[in-house]
Amino acid sequence: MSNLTSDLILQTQNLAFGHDLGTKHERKLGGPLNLTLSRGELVCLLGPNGAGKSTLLRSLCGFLPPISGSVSIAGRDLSDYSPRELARVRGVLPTRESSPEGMTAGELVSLGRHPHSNWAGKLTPNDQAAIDSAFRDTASQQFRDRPIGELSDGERQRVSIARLLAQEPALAFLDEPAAFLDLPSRIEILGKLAAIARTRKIAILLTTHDLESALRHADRIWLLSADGKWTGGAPEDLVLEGAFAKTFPSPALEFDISQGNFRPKTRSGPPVHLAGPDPHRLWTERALERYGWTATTTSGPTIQIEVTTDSQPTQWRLSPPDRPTQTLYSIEDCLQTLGFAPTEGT
Ligand SMILES: Nc1ncnc2c1ncn2[C@@H]1O[C@H](COP(=O)(O)OP(=O)(O)OP(=O)(O)O)[C@@H](O)[C@H]1O
Repeated sequence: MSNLTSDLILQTQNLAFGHDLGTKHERKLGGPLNLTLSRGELVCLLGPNGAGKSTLLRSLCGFLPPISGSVSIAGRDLSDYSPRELARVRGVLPTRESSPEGMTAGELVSLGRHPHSNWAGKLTPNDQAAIDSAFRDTASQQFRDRPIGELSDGERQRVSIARLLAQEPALAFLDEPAAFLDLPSRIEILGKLAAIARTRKIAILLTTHDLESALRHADRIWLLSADGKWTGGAPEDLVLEGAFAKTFPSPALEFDISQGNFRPKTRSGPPVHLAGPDPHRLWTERALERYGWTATTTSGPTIQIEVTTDSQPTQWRLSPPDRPTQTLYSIEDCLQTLGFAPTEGT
């Protein structure tokens, strides 16, 4: 990842952000923060609901004035930019982009060129090339002639991202770009944005609740906790430092460092001696955890489950203490035998 000083595109100086509630009242959500964004990197901003992620994003965009401190883009204070100058350097995708009735995807993406076009608004070959490459990078060519109103939420989101890319900003802010996408598309879109950040040398900051995709694709993660505390770093460093558990405290869940996700905390059941090869062992462990049981590798006078994948179909050999071993053929059967899952159709 390129992180040369010359790549630095956004910088904050003691930025405190929040909302002006009028008559000299304000709701400060966080800060003072000294943040940086560099060209070529994808940074994901995560935090609990209401922590202030969108508010911070809006402050960095220049939509909300700082409570104190400042934001500069390419070394120049945001307040020194005219709206047109700002539109040339930074692009924004709000959570839900509205577009005029009947507008086609092609027309919406063309709007991205608006900050660069002349007074007549005529598209040059250069503009056309930027539009074509935005459609290509977001794999949304097939929607080009279709009215936006007829597209699904996910399809519309791809087109909106194309509109943002057609603008060719040095810095892009996206508020929950994956919110309407299906599961594979969520992971895919973040991967695509990471690749776009690198190849186009733009800095991308986005908010998301999708921890898995952020851990997989972000160059850096910024965490904002409910009390306004900011923590940032490489995703893997934050996992190892226990930063996710601190940012998302929960009486019911704990952060699993080895898996990079949250899992139920309560362990009300007895330990189960679980043996066998992964991934079958791992998913059996996950199923037991759902009911508060802990898988262990130390044997003792307890329930034993041995998973065998040598023969087909896979076998779960369940040995409760003082009872004969039963051979079962699915995790669901194990759970039913242990008295957890209802039988199919009941
Ligand atoms: N215009 C506003 N005026 C005053 N307070 C606001 C305004 N907009 C949002 N807030 C408050 O600011 C806080 C942070 O809101 P924000 O939308 O930034 O949180 P968020 O972290 O993006 O949340 P979520 O994950 O739910 O989208 C919330 O308590 C919210 O009620």
